[in-house]
Amino acid sequence: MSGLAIETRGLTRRHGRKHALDNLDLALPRGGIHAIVGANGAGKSTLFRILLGFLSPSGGEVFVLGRPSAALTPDDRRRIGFVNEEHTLPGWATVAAVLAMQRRLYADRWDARAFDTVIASFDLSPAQRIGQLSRGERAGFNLALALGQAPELLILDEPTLGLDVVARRRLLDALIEGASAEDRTVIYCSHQIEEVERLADTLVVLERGSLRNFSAPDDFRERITQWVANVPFKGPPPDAMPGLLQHRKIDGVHHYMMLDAEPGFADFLRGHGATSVQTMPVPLDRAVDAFLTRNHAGPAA
Ligand SMILES: Nc1ncnc2c1ncn2[C@@H]1O[C@H](COP(=O)(O)OP(=O)(O)OP(=O)(O)O)[C@@H](O)[C@H]1O
Repeated sequence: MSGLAIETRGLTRRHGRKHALDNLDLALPRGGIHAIVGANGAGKSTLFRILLGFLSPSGGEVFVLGRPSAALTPDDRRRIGFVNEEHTLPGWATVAAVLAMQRRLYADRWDARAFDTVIASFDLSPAQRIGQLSRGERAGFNLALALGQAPELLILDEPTLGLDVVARRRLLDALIEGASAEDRTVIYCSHQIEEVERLADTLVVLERGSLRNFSAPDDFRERITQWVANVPFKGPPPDAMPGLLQHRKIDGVHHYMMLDAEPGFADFLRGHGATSVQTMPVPLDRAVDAFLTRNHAGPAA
C-alpha cells in the first residue's frame, strides 16, 4: 500500500490559455492534516475536483489512496469524504431524511459520536428542509455528515466559511481528534491562516497552479523575517536584495520583509549606511500575506 494519501506528477489543467494547475508535483503522506493555501484562483478547488474525479487533468498523473483518481472504485469513494463551500445537499430534503440516507450508506462505519459532537453546536430540527437552513447550519450539517462517514481521507474546501466562532472551534477540535485518533488524512484549503496554524501539520502553498512551499507551518514562518533599519535616503536598490517580499518606509524607517534572508543581511544593510538594524520574526498570517503579495494580481503600479 502506498504511504501517500495523494500524489500528483506533472499535473496540469488548462482552461483555454490559462493554467489552473501547472505541472504540479505534490506528495501528501497518509495521516495528519495538510493545509493548502494560496491566493484566489491559485488552483486549490481545481486540484480537489481532479482528486475526486469530477474534473480530468489536461496532463500528468494523479493518485488518491494509491490508485489513479480516474479509476477510483465505488468502494474507494466510500473511504473519501468531501465537503465544499457550496454545501450541495438537495434543498427539498429534510435534515432527518438526509441523515437517514447517510447512515444507511455508511452503516458499516458510521461514527455517531463524531456526528453528534459536531451537530451539537447547531440547533437543527429533523423536520427542517435543507433549503431552510442558514448558511452556517448547512455548513455544520455537511461537516457532521462527512465526519460521521469516518472517512480515511477527508477533503475540505473552505469548510468553516459562515460558521460562528464557537461552531468553528468545535469543528476544528473534531477534525484534530479525528485525524489523530482515527489515523485519518485531512486535506483542507482555507484563507483563514489562524485556523491553518492551529490545525495543520503541513502547509502547502500554491501560486498560479504551482507548488511554492511544502513544509511544517513553523518552518515556513521561519523562512520569512522582518527587518527594521534606519538607512539614510532610499536604502539599497530592491534588485540588490534577492528574497525581498515587501518594503515600506514608515516615519523615515525602512521595513523589509525578507524570504530566506542571507546570514550577512544585517551587514549588507549597514554597508548601505544603516545606522541601526533590527530583525524580528513574523506571525504565520503575515508571513503568508507577504509571500502571496509578491506575485498577487493587482492594479498596475
Ligand atoms: N471552468 C473554468 N473555465 C475557465 N477558467 C477556470 C474554470 N475553472 C477554474 N478556472 C480558472 O482556474 C484558476 C483556478 O481556479 P480555482 O477555482 O482552482 O482557484 P482557487 O485556488 O480554488 O481559488 P479561490 O481561493 O478563489 O476559491 C482560476 O484562475 C479560475 O479563473
